[in-house]
Formats: sequence, C-alpha cells, structure tokens
Amino acid sequence: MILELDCGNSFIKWRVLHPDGVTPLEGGVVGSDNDLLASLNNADKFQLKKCRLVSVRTPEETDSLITSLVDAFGVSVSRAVPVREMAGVRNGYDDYERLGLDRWLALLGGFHLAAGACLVLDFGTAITADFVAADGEHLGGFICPGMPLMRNQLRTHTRRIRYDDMAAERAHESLAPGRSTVEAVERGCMLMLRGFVLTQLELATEYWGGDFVVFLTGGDANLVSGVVPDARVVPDLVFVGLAMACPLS
Ligand SMILES: Nc1ncnc2c1ncn2[C@@H]1O[C@H](COP(=O)(O)OP(=O)(O)OP(=O)(O)O)[C@@H](O)[C@H]1O
Ligand SMILES: CC(C)(CO)[C@@H](O)C(=O)NCCC(=O)O
Ligand SMILES: [K+]
Repeated sequence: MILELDCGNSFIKWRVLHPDGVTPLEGGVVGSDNDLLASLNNADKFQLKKCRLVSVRTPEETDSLITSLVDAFGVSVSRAVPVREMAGVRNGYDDYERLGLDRWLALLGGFHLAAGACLVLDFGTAITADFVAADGEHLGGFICPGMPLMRNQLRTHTRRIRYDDMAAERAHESLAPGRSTVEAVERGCMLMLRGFVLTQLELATEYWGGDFVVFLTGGDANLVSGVVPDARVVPDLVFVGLAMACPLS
C-alpha cells in the first residue's frame, strides 16, 4: 500500500492508498512525527511499500521524518521537489524554488481537474491564493495569515483579548457585530477571510471573465465555502498534485 503525506507547518495530513494507487483506505491529521508513526503503527493492516510526500518544513525536519519512516516501515520514499514546469503548468515565481511546494502541488492538481484557468485558495496555517491561466501559466499568488495565526496574534499581542476555543466555535453561528470579545474577534477575522476571498474572485474575474474554476482546500476551507457557492471544495487537492509530481513506478 502507498502512504501519502502532506507535511504542513502545523499538521501532517496522511492517507494510505490501496495498492491500485487510487483508492484511499484511511487517513488523518496529526500534530507531530511521533503521532504519525503511532497512527501508522496502530494500523498493522497497512503493508506499506511506498511513500510519497510533500513538505514545507525545513530540510532537516523533513529528512528526519523520512529516516523515521524508512526505519519503521522500510518504505521507499519519493519526495516532491521544485520544478519550473510540469503537466502543462509553468511555475510563475521569479525563483521557482521559492514557491511553497504545497502551493505548487495544489495548483498542479487544480489545473489538471479544471482543464482550464483556475484560482486555488488554500486555508491552512497560512492562507494562499494562486492563479493559473488557461494556457497553464501560473501568474503568481498571495499569502496571508490563516485563521489560527490571526486569532493567536491578537491573543498574544493584546492584554485583554482572552477566550477559550470552545466559545470560539459558538461565535461563528452568526456574523452580526460581536457583543463579547470572542464574538468580536472571531467574526472580525472571519470577515477578513471572506473579504480576502472576494478580492481574489474579483481579480480572477478581471483576468478571465467567468471562465475559471475556484478550488477551496485546506483545513479551514469550510469557513468560506458559503461565499463561493460555485467553488469546488477539494480537501485533498495537494494529494492530487502529489500523485502527479511523484508517480510511483
Ligand atoms: N485531528 C485533527 N487535528 C488537527 N487538525 C485537524 C484534525 N482533523 C481535522 N483537522 C483540520 O485540519 C486542518 C489542518 O490542515 P491545514 O490545511 O490547516 O494544515 P496546516 O498544517 O495547519 O497548514 P499548512 O498545510 O497550510 O501549513 C486544521 O485546520 C483542522 O481544521
Ligand atoms: C505559504 C505556506 C506557508 C503555505 O503552507 C507554504 O507554501 C510556504 O512555506 N511557502 C514558501 C513561501 C512562498 O510560497 O513564497
Ligand atoms: K497547506
């Protein structure tokens, strides 16, 4: 079976595919290398042969995870690396190696699924937007703090913004002006998120009229799916691109 990993800044997303290389059998989200190894160890039923992974962590962190996986499961590991061009898409960064590999894979996956112009919005620790034209030219994108970073910056840098995460969830039941700190912060950040999304849509419309597909991915994609009813919510978009970048022979 095939292990797929998306190593982000806060979490590792994992899934195991059937040997057919297509059917997902099981997956999860974990906070550390050790938790990942534990999840995979619990599942003795996986006979892992191969692993493909993408990481936006430091090379040292990624190497150390790969060593652990090889030691624990004897898998052969294929790792996504930066390229200028692939599958009809041309990396738009001046220095293509600087484009986050998760972004690159998500936009590869998006262009493949759209078979045309697309806007890829990823809501993780950071929020990213990437624009790919119908001819496969990546026009570049935007990076801003995600929901967890926005709220934690407020909590860290102000003395009187304090609340617990349980209350945060309830605050999202409405977007009316907040009548408590938790409501004011949570709804304020949510409106920033939505404003960001709407601005990206405006820009895409300026470029391509109505002829583009919007993809929403990342852990917080559901927070904005309401503002883009036509968007395709594809939680595993990075994995779509990963399979393209790391075909397993
Ligand atoms: N058990 C879980 N533990 C943590 N997060 C979970 C869990 N189950 C689902 N999630 C969701 O998965 C998301 C993690 O995926 P996300 O795309 O945010 O990755 P990330 O590592 O934080 O960010 P990035 O990949 O952009 O660096 C969390 O925001 C959370 O909503
Ligand atoms: C922006 C993040 C953190 C999103 O996960 C990642 O893609 C990354 O570390 N990128 C490198 C910087 C860049 O893409 O310009
Ligand atoms: K991500």
